[in-house]
Amino acid sequence: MKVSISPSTINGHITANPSKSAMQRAVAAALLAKGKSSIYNPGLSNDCLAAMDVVEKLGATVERFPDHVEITSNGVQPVNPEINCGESGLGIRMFTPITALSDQTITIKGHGSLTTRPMDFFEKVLPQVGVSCTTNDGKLPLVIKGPIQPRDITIDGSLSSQFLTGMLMAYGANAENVSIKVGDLKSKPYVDLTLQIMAHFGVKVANENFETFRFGARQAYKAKDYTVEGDWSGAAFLLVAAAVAGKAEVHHLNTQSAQSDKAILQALESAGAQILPGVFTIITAKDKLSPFTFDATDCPDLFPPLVALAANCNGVSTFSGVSRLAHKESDRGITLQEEFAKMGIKIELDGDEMRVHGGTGIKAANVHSRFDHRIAMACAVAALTADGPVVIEEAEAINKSYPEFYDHIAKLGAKVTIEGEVLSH
Ligand SMILES: O=C(O)C1=C[C@@H](OP(=O)(O)O)[C@@H](O)[C@H](O)C1
Ligand SMILES: C=C(OP(=O)(O)O)C(=O)O
Repeated sequence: MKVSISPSTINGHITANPSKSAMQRAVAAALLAKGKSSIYNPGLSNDCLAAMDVVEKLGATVERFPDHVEITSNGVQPVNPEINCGESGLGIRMFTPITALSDQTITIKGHGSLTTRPMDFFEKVLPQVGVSCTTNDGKLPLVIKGPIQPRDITIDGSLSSQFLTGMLMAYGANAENVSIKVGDLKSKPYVDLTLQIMAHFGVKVANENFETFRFGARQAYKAKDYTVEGDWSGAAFLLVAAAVAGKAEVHHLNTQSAQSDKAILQALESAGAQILPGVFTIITAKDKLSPFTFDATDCPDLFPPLVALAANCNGVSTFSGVSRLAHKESDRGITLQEEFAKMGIKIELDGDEMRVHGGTGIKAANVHSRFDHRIAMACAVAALTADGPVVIEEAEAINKSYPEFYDHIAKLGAKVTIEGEVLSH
């Protein structure tokens, strides 16, 4: 699908889309609980749909209603020898240890970029807890056979926090007086989100400085109602759009959230954007923007909107944490560099550092999502202040996390055409 975005002024208000990070965790917790859980404001992006499909294959019943999803479960009792996590990195890394709670042999698959993302962690770690695991040379598909026997283990957290999230959630079902130690953990706030949702569903874990996670007496997940928070990761694009091209009010954003990407507010503040935060509404508005520095090691998904922001700041902005980007839906340091170069923006990559040369003018161009939702959204935001239309190829990549994205920016005033048809509001 080709989407064209023309230079536009942003003005309006919008309700943030549901967080896929929170939704997928809640769906997993509902599977682990016995009884019926209702999830309100459910996410329906591809990653969330894949999570609902996985829990059905693992024995739960999922019913969709207009404003909520009901998940009825009796714990992990697979009804299919295969699960498919779609393109979700979190999905596969969370559901693999959870699936291993069963004693059945299960094949775990995915598609698109997920087939090239590293999974060798499981081959190293799962055998230490009684689970046999084979991979395709460190990649998908995985074949596992549990049941997992929670023991004291030490794992590496430097590649991704998602493996720890999966181990914590699976241990929560039956661990007793054991701990998980983790070295060099990155993306720490995502682990806080995991612990917060586990606690909501009745399982408490002691977090000692993001180094040791202790499970005491055996606990059980309890079926609960849960409301999914607005997504700071998707909203970051809208807030940046307003900061470079007008003004917007984004509702349903919790400033007390555990989500990493609420850190976009600090970046916007450093760049000099106007911010008027309420408890659940953030208003940003265009002002004179200055280059800024930002460490995105623990919030790697912010790189794409940060680059769109920096392209509009007069001078060189410097971001650290680039090494976290190599194994996302694309190698995001490089794809940002290549796609923004087409729009006339120079990006230097230097070890763990990225330097964006902003204020040089954004040019009309044909760009490509590289099948990465956040690259498509970053290009769309950059287009708002370009000197002509930016055409994004394979623009449907947004469906992974934020299917409403083009609709939302059009509602905020962006001139969007999809396959030649004007998206009007
Ligand atoms: O747990 C999560 O919901 C996520 C964790 C992060 O991954 P890493 O821990 O690999 O950085 C983030 O990039 C991803 O989009 C979602
Ligand atoms: C990297 C992402 O997600 P995941 O790792 O869950 O596929 C993302 O949403 O940008």
